[in-house]
Amino acid sequence: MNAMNHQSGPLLSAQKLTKTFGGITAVKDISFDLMPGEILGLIGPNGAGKTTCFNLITGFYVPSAGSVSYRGRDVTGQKPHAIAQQGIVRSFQKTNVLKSLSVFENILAGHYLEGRQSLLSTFFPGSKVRRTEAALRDSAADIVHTMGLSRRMDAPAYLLSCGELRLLEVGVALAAKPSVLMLDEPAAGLNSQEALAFGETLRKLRGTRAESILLVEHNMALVMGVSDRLVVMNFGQKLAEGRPADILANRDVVEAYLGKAHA
Ligand SMILES: Nc1ncnc2c1ncn2[C@@H]1O[C@H](COP(=O)(O)OP(=O)(O)OP(=O)(O)O)[C@@H](O)[C@H]1O
Repeated sequence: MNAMNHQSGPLLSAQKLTKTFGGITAVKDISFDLMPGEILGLIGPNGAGKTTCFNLITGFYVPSAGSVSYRGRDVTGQKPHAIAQQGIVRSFQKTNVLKSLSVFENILAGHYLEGRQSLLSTFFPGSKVRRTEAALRDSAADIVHTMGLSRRMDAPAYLLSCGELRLLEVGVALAAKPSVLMLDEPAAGLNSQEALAFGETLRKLRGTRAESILLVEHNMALVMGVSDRLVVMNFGQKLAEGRPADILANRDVVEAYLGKAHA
């Protein structure tokens, strides 16, 4: 994990973020804070703008208006690699796993942000490079263990079950040493039992492998169970914000998900 945050303010702050694509406003005036040590769920119906928010925060999109700050510094419009190097690391809805590589090799490859070395030193490795490589391999093995994949360490990723694959995807993100771990639908395709176990793993990562977690997830049992707070989006805007119990009791939220008849 990157240097711990000693400030009392938010670790990450989105302020009045807006993104338009031609005539479509995907995100409008969205503001929320991610506090140190917090798991924050970002939820909303399909097309609400959640992934666009992720893309704005991580530099894949430049906002049409608004700003993003990290540890009190404005990072709006910075390139994705610059954002990631500061400790804001994301997973994608599409897998970041290379199927022909083993579990260990995938996580080792995920260390590229940290373990960069010159081409010259790769061909003529001195003791420093060898030490770095040994440390990266230790770290990769450690992450395999943390994610509960030790038994599958050397298995090629294509042999993994859906649940194991989801764990590996998070493991690859952990290799980049996140302070803010941003997960986009990390439990997609899991059954309810697997999702429950996945939630337990996420809880263990907070404060050990990542300072805070921002989670987009459609599995309500998981996101309600694991999040300290939730931000609910609908049609690109913030509909509600609060603790899971308050969000579950919010009529606007129920209506957004289930329609007026259920609210
Ligand atoms: N690159 C783009 N160009 C045009 N429209 C886009 C683009 N990206 C997103 N949109 C539109 O913005 C809106 C929000 O999309 P977004 O993917 O952020 O929603 P979401 O909440 O993540 O949805 P889901 O839960 O289905 O993943 C949608 O109407 C989508 O079609």
